[in-house]
Amino acid sequence: MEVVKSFPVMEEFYTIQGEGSYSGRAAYFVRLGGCDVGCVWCDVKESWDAEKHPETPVAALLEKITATKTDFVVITGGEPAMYDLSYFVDELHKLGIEVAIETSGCYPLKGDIDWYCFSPKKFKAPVEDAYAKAKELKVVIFNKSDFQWAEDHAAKVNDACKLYLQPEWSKEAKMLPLIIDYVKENPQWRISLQTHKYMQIP
Ligand SMILES: C[S@@+](CC[C@H](N)C(=O)[O-])C[C@H]1O[C@@H](n2cnc3c(N)ncnc32)[C@H](O)[C@@H]1O
Ligand SMILES: Nc1nc2[nH]cc(C(=O)O)c2c(=O)[nH]1
Ligand code: SF4
Ligand SMILES: [Mg+2]
Repeated sequence: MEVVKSFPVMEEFYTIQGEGSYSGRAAYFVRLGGCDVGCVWCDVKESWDAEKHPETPVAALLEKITATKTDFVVITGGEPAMYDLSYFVDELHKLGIEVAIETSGCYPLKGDIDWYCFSPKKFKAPVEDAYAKAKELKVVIFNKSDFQWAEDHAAKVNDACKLYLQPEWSKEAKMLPLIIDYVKENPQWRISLQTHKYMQIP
């Protein structure tokens, strides 16, 4: 099998994980280009066309990552599960670095990822693999119907999976009060906010 040793990389940055279970933890983000899911409210549409982003060797990524003090890499996109991440993740593990993925779950994961954040989308159906692998289910709430939609997905994930509702950024003023009420009534869910946007960091 072909070993994938480079990816189209849109950007990389050392920051604070803003969302979900690891919110608040220092993390080195690698954003891969390419996504065919087409979310109307996607906050990084510039990532969609893989060809707009330079093919970057894993060796070059590792060099920049190890120049920081990080012990945690988040692979995001675009849709990072479109790519075989095995080699990149194995090399990170050799360095003692934990690896998380942010994914829509639309592709079967290739790579020994430590933390699988599954954020399903109405615009393209996830694969079955996502429900088994998910360590956290993070559903973006854009309108009222998304609460029931979130429950439909929660019913399918594994028992250990943590459940998060995250307001769509532009709808936050309207949806956050509803999310707060919902979580008070359904305490198996937690709220995830895009805290990096408040902190005005990448
Ligand atoms: C840009 S996506 C990239 C990774 C992958 N394609 C996915 O959707 O999970 C990273 C995270 O941001 C969330 N997200 C994207 N646009 C958002 C928005 N406008 N408001 C809130 N969350 C958003 C996604 O649901 C996902 O959890
Ligand atoms: N700080 C920060 N945290 C994040 N968590 C998920 C992000 C993503 O775009 O995948 C993201 C991001 O873009 N920045
Ligand atoms: S799946 Fe992720 S990157 Fe792709 S359009 Fe949706 S939010 Fe954006
Ligand atoms: Mg983001």
